[in-house]
Amino acid sequence: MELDSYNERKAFDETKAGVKGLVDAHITEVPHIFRLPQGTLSDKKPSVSASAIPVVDLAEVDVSRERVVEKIKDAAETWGFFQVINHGVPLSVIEEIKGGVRRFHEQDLEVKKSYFTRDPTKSFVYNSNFDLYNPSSLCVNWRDTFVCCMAPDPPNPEEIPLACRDAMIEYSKHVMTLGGFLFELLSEALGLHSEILKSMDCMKALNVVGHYYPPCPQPDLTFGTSQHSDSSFITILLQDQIGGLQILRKNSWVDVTPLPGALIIYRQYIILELLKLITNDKFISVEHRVLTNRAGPRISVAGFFSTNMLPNSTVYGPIKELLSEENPPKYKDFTLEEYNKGYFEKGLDGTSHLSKFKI
Ligand SMILES: O=C(O)CCC(=O)C(=O)O
Ligand SMILES: [Fe+2]
Repeated sequence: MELDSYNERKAFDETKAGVKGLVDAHITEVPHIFRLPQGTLSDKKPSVSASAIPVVDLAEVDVSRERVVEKIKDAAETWGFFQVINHGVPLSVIEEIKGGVRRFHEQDLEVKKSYFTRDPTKSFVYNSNFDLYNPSSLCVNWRDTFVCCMAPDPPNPEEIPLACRDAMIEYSKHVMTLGGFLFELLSEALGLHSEILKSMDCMKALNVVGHYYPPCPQPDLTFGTSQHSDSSFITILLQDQIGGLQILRKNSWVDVTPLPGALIIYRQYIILELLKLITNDKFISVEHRVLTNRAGPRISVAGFFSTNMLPNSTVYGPIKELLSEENPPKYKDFTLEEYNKGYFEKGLDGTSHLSKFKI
């Protein structure tokens, strides 16, 4: 990283006020460190219709579990991404968590600053751009974030900021329940016992992340979140009505548009990542990114089922029951500690991290 850019990033970091601090100071131009190299955003217009994204109605299990499993199998094999409706998370809980994330980021700056840290072992971490100092990150993203590990060892309630405390506790409970159900259905979609993914500790740990994307004066110059795939087994994502999320499918970007109408706004999106590896490429993972917008702020909440940087000796690799002579393992065994270390060192540089584990 050039010294100028490093110094500019450091000055931005030291404000501890994030991108919201710049917007509050009424900047009219996007500062240099946020600007993408010219031409990078020329592929912004999506060429595939968003209405094609699979929708899975989880209430249908009462009628035919098989049919739901079949739909999930199809989505996991061809998209690595799907929407769920009738997922059992009450609308009031969804409203509360979006409100909680917003309240956290919009609260008194001095209170918010007390949660600012770059130490990922802290129970509650607020900052802007976890990969701010990463030499391979093309530019800084137009986004502020907090992360809180809600399972297996959630912080004491007092360690969670008051602005989002109750909402985080309540939402996390529901996400754990929904996650458990999805891991059962995904196991069945592999033709295996419904408990297999859970027994591999895929949902042992949950990190809940509250993103805040302030309005951007020049949306064509920067990203809200650069292209990446997640570091989780699955991610349960909730977004508000502003829009900007896109997924990459067959080399085209597809808008994940929040259409008007309650049911659609309250959809949750399921993003697959490490399942690609443990299913030996049967399920796929999906690259995605977030565009910025003049409107805003945009709020999103991501629940990552992974183990973060916590010590964990469980060894992962393609599930043995899925392997055969015709389907030999395509990936090496690894621990999540090894996997995550490389992921966070790399940052959101648009390259695939899974490929590092290919045989
Ligand atoms: O804000 C969003 O909609 C997506 C965020 C995301 O991709 C992530 O946190 O990994
Ligand atoms: Fe993501």
